[in-house]
Amino acid sequence: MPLHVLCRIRNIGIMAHIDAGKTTTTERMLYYSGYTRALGDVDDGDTVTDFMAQERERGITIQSAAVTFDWKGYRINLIDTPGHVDFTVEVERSLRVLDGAVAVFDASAGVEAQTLTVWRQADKHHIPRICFLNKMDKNGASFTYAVDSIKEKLKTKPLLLQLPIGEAKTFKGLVDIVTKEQIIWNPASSLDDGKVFEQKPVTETDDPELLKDVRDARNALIEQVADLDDEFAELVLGNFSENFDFLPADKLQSAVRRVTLAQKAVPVFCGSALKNKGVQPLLDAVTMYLPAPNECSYDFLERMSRLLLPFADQQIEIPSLMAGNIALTVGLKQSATGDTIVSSKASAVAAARRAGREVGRKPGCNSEVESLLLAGVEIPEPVFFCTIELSSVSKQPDLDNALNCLQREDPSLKVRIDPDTGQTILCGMGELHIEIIHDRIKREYGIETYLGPLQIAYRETILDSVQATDTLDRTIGDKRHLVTTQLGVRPWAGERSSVTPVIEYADNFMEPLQKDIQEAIENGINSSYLQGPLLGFPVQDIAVTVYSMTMHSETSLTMISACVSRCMQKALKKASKQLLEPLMNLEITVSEDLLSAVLGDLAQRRGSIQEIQSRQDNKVVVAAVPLAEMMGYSTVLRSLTSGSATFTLELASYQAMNIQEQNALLQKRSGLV
Ligand SMILES: Nc1nc2c(ncn2[C@@H]2O[C@H](COP(=O)(O)OP(=O)(O)OP(=O)(O)O)[C@@H](O)[C@H]2O)c(=O)[nH]1
Repeated sequence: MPLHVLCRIRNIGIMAHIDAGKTTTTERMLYYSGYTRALGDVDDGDTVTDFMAQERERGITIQSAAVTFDWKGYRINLIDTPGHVDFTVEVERSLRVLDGAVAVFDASAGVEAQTLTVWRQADKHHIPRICFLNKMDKNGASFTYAVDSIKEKLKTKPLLLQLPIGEAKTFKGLVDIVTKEQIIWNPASSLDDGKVFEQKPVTETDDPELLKDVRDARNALIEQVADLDDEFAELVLGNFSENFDFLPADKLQSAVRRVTLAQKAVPVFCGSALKNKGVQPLLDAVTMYLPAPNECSYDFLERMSRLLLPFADQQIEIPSLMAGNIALTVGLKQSATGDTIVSSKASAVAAARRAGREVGRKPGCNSEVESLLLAGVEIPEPVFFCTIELSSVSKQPDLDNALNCLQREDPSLKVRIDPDTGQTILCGMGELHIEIIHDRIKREYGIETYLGPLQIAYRETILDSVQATDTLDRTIGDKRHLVTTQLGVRPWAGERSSVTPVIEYADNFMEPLQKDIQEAIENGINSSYLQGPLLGFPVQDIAVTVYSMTMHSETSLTMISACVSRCMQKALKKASKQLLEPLMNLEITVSEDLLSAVLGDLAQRRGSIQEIQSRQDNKVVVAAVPLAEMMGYSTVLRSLTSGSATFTLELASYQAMNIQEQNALLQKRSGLV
């Protein structure tokens, strides 16, 4: 593709906390660019990007949706991502293919819990960003408050490229700090679609006070950018040090672009998507300050058999795809969400070979393997599970197929079979996540299913070191499989909670250790820790030392694995055991008069309050609460606060349960109470 065409493509994501207004902002972008003729409304359930039935019914984004439109000669490929914490995997998988992002904030709330999460994900993928302070029309909206919260919580340098004219009820437009022009939307009509606005320079005669504010803001911006960009600093000091007023807008714009692409700072814009103000300048900013694909460091060009250009739930088939575009392809048999397909076989083989070579025998020596794997989407561990049942067994193959497809699309959904009961188990990120999957099985695959009660995914660990020995002796046909092994397990206090055990070998263990025998031993270990001895939950934070192994020459690798697995289970059973429960970070936004009711309720839930912040007229309670105490919390909070409070819940860590609670849970599970 010619460079001049590539320069005019923007692949961007739009990301934020739930309800900040991403979908509404996207709808306005589509409308102003001419792709839709009417304004879609989240509250009426007729938006383009929230096309799943569940999204329209609930007014939330669940799946990332891609849309393509043109703006002033630029092609914009835009992905609207979900804000709810249950769907963070969906956000991360879209971030990986983007060149830039627009972070949308509710200007009355500033940085909220989920914004922090997606911001960190964007940091990880080195995505240049611009901020849009939405909802400037809302009661309590405050530009200064939102900017301060970006500075403090996101630890970034906001570059104020606009100032609002008015706030909350009086919000009517904004000033472009770079060009010193004001943009006013028609204040008279609430039905106005925002297409027409007045744009003119701020002048001394019209509004001397505003002009002073704009000059001060522009001077501050120039100083800030000069501090971050040497080329600009030279220009400013050389020619304009006496009076910044004469500094041409295009020079300032180019410098802001450079610092944005280098991720040294983040330009900030404002508006009200719902009231149709500020979206066109935001689109200009996307083209002006976010990178083109050729300014990002990828290296692919490829062709696929069938390619589709996405437009939310509709697609147009295209003959080929060049670097820098986003498109869909269908019919991939092996690929799942999170996979990267490379056109060069050589580079894929080289990466796999490097990964293989790196797998060492010592703990913590898998740095390169990790760096290869971490380039992919990070899939959080599911914290909830429940059984899924069919009314008729004959539908089981259909259900298996549906669950297979859903898992490939959504890697945060895990499906397993209970080894004792044979039941199918769904594991997900939250109540809403599992509910949506249940709903999709019915609507998209036409299968009626019933969910068992939602249960919590606990973990197990051990508290002391133990050793065990086991022998397996079997004759199959004319072959005798005889193997004896001795191994030890101990608690592992590594840096992060991990269910994958650290595996070590005693000095001089079977020197030289053949690769296939090592693999058989490790398969045995890996098949045993997922079913813990207490309640069958994965055992985390353990180290295993394999001390010895003797075997008959005819012993198969499968028998070696089986013997190691049995020996591990024996050792885990012998050790002192501990149940771990998911501890959640909880953030509740509630008005001051309802705070005590919410705190009183939290005290009943083993919650520990970490901080109570003030956010405009609201209080934000930051707490850590065991997940077991949060079942059905949305209903409780709704009735406590007449629906006015909101909350987010995110897995913090797994913590040890105290002995009384552990015993109570064990008794309950064994049917004793
Ligand atoms: N006052 C005001 N409300 C807005 C504005 N933009 C969006 N809203 C409202 O905020 C709510 C959430 O808007 P959405 O556009 O669905 O937000 P979202 O960020 O896409 O939400 P999720 O997809 O669920 O994460 C809706 O009720 C919108 O009508 C705005 O500029 N001002």
